[in-house]
Amino acid sequence: MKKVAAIILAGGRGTRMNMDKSKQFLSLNGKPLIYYTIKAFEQNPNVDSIILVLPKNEIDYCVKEVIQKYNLKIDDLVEGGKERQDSVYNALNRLQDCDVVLIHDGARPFVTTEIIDKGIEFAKLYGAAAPGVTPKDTIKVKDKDNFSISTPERSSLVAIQTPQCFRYDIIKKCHDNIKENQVQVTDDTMAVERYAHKVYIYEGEYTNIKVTTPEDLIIAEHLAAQV
Ligand SMILES: Nc1ccn([C@@H]2O[C@H](COP(=O)(O)OP(=O)(O)OP(=O)(O)O)[C@@H](O)[C@H]2O)c(=O)n1
Ligand SMILES: C[C@](O)(CO)[C@H](O)COP(=O)(O)O
Repeated sequence: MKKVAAIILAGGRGTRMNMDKSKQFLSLNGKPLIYYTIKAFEQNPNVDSIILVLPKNEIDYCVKEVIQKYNLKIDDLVEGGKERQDSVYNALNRLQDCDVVLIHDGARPFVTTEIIDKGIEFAKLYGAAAPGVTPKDTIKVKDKDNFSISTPERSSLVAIQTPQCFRYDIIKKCHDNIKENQVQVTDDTMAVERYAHKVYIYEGEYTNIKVTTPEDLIIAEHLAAQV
């Protein structure tokens, strides 16, 4: 049987949130943000295992205050690395016996069953897939002095989300490559584009937000009340 593993990344600090607590543990409608993210994968029958990546010094806190308190099912806990891509690499190296891997930002708590299921389906079909949405604004390219250079055609642009979904052999090879060559990437599709594959982009959802800065909490609080 094909095995599907989800890596949930919560190994960052949330510096842009600018709060005392790491953003993944901030309360949304009475529960920690990361609770909603884990629950979305735990409840999905097509996901066989969940690996949670955490900052080293917050593992004990998360086990006690989130995983045990809310009785969540996590198969493995992994220490985060310096950058997002290092956290992904740590988790990929821990995985065994899996065919498809979903790499998801812990900071995207409102991922839906449909997004997860489509990702699994397209990863099996194309090897690499990610959800994305068309930007709602006109996007400009600007120079370093803040003067516009050009306006890309909006229909060719996409704001990429997670979970980013891959055949394990492909994503492992690509992350091995970027590690070896010290290439910096801001997401996993960049690692794949650089060395191997085209990534199939499917329709994401505007509610699949990444909680990044304080104003995102207003929307997140509202969405959490509807889960
Ligand atoms: N070393 C890191 C950095 C980020 N992440 C995770 O990657 C996701 C997306 O990153 P981002 O939103 O940038 O989170 P932070 O790095 O925590 O935020 P900031 O850049 O504001 O510090 C988050 O769920 C974050 O916890 C991670 O696992 N390990
Ligand atoms: C992976 C990601 O969420 C895709 O949109 C994004 O690239 C993460 O970026 P960040 O710089 O870590 O916020």
